[in-house]
Amino acid sequence: MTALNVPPHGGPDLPQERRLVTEIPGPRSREMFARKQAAVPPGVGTTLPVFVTKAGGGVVVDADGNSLIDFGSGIAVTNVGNAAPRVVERVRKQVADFTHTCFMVTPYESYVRVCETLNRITPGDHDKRTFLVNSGAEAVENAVKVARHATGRPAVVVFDHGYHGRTLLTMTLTAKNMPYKHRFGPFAPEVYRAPLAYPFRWPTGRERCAEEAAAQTIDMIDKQVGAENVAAVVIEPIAGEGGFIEPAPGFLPKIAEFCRANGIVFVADEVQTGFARTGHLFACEHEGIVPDIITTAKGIAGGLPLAAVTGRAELLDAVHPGGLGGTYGGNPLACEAALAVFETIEREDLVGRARRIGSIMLPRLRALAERAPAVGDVRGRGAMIAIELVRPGTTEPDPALTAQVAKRCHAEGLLVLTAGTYGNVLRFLPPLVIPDHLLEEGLTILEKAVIEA
Ligand SMILES: Cc1ncc(COP(=O)(O)O)c(CNCCCC(=O)O)c1O
Repeated sequence: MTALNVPPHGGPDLPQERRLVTEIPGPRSREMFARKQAAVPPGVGTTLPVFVTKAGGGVVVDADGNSLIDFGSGIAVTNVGNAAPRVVERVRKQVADFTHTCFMVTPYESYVRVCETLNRITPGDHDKRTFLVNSGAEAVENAVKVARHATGRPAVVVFDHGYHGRTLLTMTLTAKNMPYKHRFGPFAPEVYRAPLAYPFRWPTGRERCAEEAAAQTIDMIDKQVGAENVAAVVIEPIAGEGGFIEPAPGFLPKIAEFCRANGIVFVADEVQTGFARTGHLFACEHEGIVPDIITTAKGIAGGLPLAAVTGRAELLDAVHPGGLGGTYGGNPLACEAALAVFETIEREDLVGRARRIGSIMLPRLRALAERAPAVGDVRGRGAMIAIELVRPGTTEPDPALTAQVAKRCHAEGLLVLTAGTYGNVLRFLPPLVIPDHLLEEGLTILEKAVIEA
């Protein structure tokens, strides 16, 4: 058990309990949702229309006074907990000193400290550089810019089930059409898609998945693109929005080796997997992958908008002065939050905490799969866990059942998210500071929802 020696997250007055005082969503949330519908386009979706007033540890509290168990972390963002004490403390001081200068105009030390830390803690002991942007998509866009600039090559290779953002290039890199790409084209040129080593769905079975998927990827590159034309391969060490797919063991090393042998920049997109989420500081560490560039965001700053591009110095330094930037990149509040996150991860051993969460969740979900044949696959690492729901006895995705189970969980005060190319994955991303009793209670709610669905 990894002890947590910080005050209860979200402040001392935030009880770590599930408490339902109305139906979910309650009347105040329903009223606010009506206003949201009148003011915000429906294109901005809502997983659970409860309007949050406070959050911390393993709970979110809504406008009706309900306290819900959080298995979402705002989509893998509040790894250190919502309103984490050290984040609050640093941001509170910073906001009273200065809120923005634009680092390209007049710099400030916290930006440099964040970059120094990322250069040190990301995989690999080579000379690195980091620059800061605002979102995961912006980080991925910039990783591709740097790779193209450094190599002088145009092509980018991505994978089935990949997700990289909602900007034009990152939409192009993303696999799933609906809702991310539909009617937003034409898309960016010179992007090529390869098969992902998806063990649960590999046609010839798990054993041959890594070797065959790598061989097909390399063959696609050789025949359709030409390795000498490829600037970068962009891949998530665990596919996030695509359904928490751990590539078959050995696949990532084979792809990384091919990149190395052909002067292709290997970009690890760790926007969702980074910062202790998977039981390593970065998911690349699981198979000893040292990426040429790593993109990070989400868990980096405890909820403040921040993202980073960290990579080999020779690649990033090759860009001409002024070639990288943006108004808000590395905002001082977000940088202070990031420094608080780095400290919290280390001081609270949140890597160990993520492993403990996985050690609690995986056995219970595997036992559930024994009882419920609709649970086709249980997978994930650390506190990035998922179940894939199928028609019993088949691998046929069951998105309707998935939505039904999620709805039941929500009604019982457990905030869960879905994912997957086929919409049939329930994913679990609890804050790494969630107390064990809430984790266990959430699992009980989930098990009941699956069994009774
Ligand atoms: C691996 C990976 N790369 C890039 C991104 C993009 O990060 P941004 O900060 O959302 O731009 C993500 C964001 N994933 C959540 C998207 C939520 C939604 O928009 O519906 C990711 O997971």
